[in-house]
Amino acid sequence: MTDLLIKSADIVGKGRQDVLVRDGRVVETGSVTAKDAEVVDADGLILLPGLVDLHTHLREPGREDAETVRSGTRAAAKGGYTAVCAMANSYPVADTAGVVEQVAALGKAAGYADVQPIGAVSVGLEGKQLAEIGAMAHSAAKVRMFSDDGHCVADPIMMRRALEYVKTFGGLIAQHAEEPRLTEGAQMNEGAVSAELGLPGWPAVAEEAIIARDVLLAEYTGARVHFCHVSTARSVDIIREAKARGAKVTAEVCPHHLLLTDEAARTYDPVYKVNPPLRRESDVAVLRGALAEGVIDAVATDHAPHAPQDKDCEWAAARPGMLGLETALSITVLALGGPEGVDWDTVAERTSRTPARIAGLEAHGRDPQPGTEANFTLVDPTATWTVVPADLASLSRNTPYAGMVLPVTVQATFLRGRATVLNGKIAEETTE
Ligand SMILES: NC(=O)N[C@@H](CC(=O)O)C(=O)O
Ligand SMILES: [Zn+2]
Ligand SMILES: [Zn+2]
Repeated sequence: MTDLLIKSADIVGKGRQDVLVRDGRVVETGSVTAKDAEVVDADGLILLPGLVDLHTHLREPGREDAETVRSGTRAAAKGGYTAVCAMANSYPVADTAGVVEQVAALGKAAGYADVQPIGAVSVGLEGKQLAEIGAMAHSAAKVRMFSDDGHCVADPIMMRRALEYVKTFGGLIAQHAEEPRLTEGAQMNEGAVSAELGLPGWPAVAEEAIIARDVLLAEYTGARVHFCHVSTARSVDIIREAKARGAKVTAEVCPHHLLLTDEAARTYDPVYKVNPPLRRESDVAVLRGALAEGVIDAVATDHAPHAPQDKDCEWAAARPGMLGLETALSITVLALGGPEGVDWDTVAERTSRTPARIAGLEAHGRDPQPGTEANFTLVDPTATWTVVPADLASLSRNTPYAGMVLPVTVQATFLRGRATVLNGKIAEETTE
């Protein structure tokens, strides 16, 4: 592979520098001249460590009509991601070493982003029997994070046992916090809008009650819990207090919960149906503040592609979930102050460095320094773009941002020095 020279990038915290990459790793930064290197002009562009998604639904195996590992990682690269954690709610469920190894292998073969499988906590996500957590941890996929996402690990003894188990090898449980008895039949956030529309409500307390319980279980067992898609102001309070006491808890927020509210349900357009549901304006404001502050550790997409027949139907019959990978960076920048006001170091922290640390992806979330893997994203902070569903790399079209003009474009994404995206276009050849 020829050397890569990224010229005059604005490197967060360091100012304008060149970055020379050889065999997938940074060899020199500063003012660099190199002959025979492929030069990428990054004048006016910000270089971020490649984005890391803690929460992606790739739908393979089982729902390749909605997304595949290849199409999902192409969407990831387009969004500036170099690594994604693949959720376990596939068909079959990723509850065995065989399935997680298959997902990891498909990611490697596609070559667009590193795919770190998440293992299921319980067999079939059914919450009855622990999955083969040890076998997945010791498999070639080296699973560290386990989640029944799509479902809550509602049974407290199941949660306790899972925490005790993952603690033995430094793993963690990513909890989809939803007390199922409080959300039976729920269609949207429980509040004034659901009352007006006559749709059954999903109360904030269904999330908060599980977060409160699991904070206590994390403290009691000394194990790590990560909270998926935190969506309410009160959840933020509970997490803030837990962290102040030293509990080993981390939390993510999704872009849609940083921008949209339950008012969108008035359209009855199922593109806005998501779990947990879109909340109130006041929740959005608190989530934004908590992300800026770091009480919420990371932005995670919860990229949830759905086939047309699962979305283009009446609200109650539609599956919950929305696309996220290709729009996450733009929405994060909007939520953190817009392209003018945003602090790019905070963006790097919440979208790359911290999620890489939570997932244990040591080669990701690194700023360029001699020796580090060249997993980077080049961003144009002054450009804007219009979201056109048909142009998305995802196989699915369920984006809630169709037609919106968003700030910030991803100009290039490098995975171990190889461009997976260049000049805003996905590379068609990705062999390393
Ligand atoms: N977020 C969603 O609304 N849907 C997710 C499941 C989940 O993240 O809980 C999905 O798999 O479609
Ligand atoms: Zn979930
Ligand atoms: Zn999810």
